[in-house]
Amino acid sequence: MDFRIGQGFDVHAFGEGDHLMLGGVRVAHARGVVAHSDGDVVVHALCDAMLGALALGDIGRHFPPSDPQWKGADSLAFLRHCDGLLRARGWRVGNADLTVICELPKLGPHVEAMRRTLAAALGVEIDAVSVKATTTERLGFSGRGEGIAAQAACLLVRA
Ligand SMILES: Nc1ccn([C@@H]2O[C@H](COP(=O)(O)O)[C@@H](O)[C@H]2O)c(=O)n1
Ligand SMILES: C[C@@]1(CO)OP(=O)(O)OP(=O)(O)OC[C@H]1O
Repeated sequence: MDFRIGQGFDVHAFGEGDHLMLGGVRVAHARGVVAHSDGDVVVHALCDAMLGALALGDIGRHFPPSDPQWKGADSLAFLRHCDGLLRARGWRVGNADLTVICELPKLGPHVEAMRRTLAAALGVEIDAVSVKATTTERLGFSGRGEGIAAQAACLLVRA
């Protein structure tokens, strides 16, 4: 088999703070998120997609929220670890497509930095990483500004 596919989804509630970590990029915002780690929904969704592609469980299995060593952790470290798991099995990310779901902040100005950061962490070309943003037209928890979500799809190819 030459390809594997995975998908991931993550949500964090907004809480105290003045910035969000999204795709490894610090984005100024009137709120932070409630999370055990740095709460980077984009990276968490991508990790789950990568793990899912090889049926390796999910991010919480590899980095349990009950484990104090992950408190405040840089989620890019999770991503590098997941990439290492894939590469140890002979796979790498062929491409990944990410959607961030929030009313605010507006993410257009940050998309290229996220693509660059994620591609560097995965050791792939920037063209292999897509980051998109959408609102939910003010509907639901995201529309009410209660939190932020991200979806990820990724294809693995032979390294
Ligand atoms: N947080 C966001 C949400 C959306 N965008 C950009 O706006 C476009 C329109 O959003 P709709 O939800 O009305 O479809 C979207 O395609 C994004 O380009 C954004 O930058 N940040
Ligand atoms: C990332 C981990 C790390 O403990 O905790 P959180 O930052 O709370 O994020 P979540 O998306 O709930 O994933 C579970 C955990 O693996």
